[in-house]
Amino acid sequence: MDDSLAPQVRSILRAARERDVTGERVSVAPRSLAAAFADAESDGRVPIIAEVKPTSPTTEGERLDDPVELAEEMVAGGAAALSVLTEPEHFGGSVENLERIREAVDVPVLRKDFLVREAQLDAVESDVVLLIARFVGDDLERLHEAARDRGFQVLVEVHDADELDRALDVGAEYVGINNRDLARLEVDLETFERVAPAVPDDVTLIAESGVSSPADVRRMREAGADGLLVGSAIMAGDVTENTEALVNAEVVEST
Ligand SMILES: O=C(O)c1ccccc1NCC(=O)[C@H](O)[C@H](O)COP(=O)(O)O
Repeated sequence: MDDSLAPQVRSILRAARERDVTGERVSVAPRSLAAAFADAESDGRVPIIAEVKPTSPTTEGERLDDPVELAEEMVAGGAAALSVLTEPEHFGGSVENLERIREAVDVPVLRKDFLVREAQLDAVESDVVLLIARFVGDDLERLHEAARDRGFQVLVEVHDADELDRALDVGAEYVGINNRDLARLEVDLETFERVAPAVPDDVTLIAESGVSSPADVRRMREAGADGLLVGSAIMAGDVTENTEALVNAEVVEST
């Protein structure tokens, strides 16, 4: 176990390693995340992946609303795609939530979890899966290939230049730069600004974590984000209004 990780993150990783999965190998026909981003751009929406995140180690309390209703409200607010937590112990998520949400909406759905073993890919179908470079270590290439073989689009999450190099080495088409430091759990939007310039243009680049206002959205877009993944700021209060505010961050008010 990596001792530099925050205790909460070590606990997440321990739980991920212990989580058993049984089930058939999945084969998915994914909804294209790149096409969903292009659709959003073509009608003036910032491509936002809105996250159904009932709770987290850095959130007080838990949002107990029906996750399907929350997801539908996010789509009504203009979200290009959704991210659904399936991690049960620290985030209040479940694979059942993801299954129900994916059935209820038409947009691509990212499975947000802390996958460390190939069998865990088969727990549920989604359009995109997340692989966190720091968590999977030397298994990144093998897991990336295993996910692609099943039909998933893969979002490889990185936090620094070395992890970005590893993501590009395995041929990642979607890269997420996480502004949350997993060692201290602090969020700093400069992380994205520092790492993004080295990302090639043909990679779809996503800014993750810590985006809380339209000004933050504009800041990440100016630094090169094709899309943004936003959880806490959308989950706090009216999720449709919160999503709308971020999606319309680049709409210029006419006087
Ligand atoms: O969100 C947390 O508290 C957290 C703690 C430890 C590891 C991961 C964590 N979050 C996972 C995520 O990637 C975020 O849910 C996602 O990027 C959205 O972030 P935010 O918009 O800041 O809620």
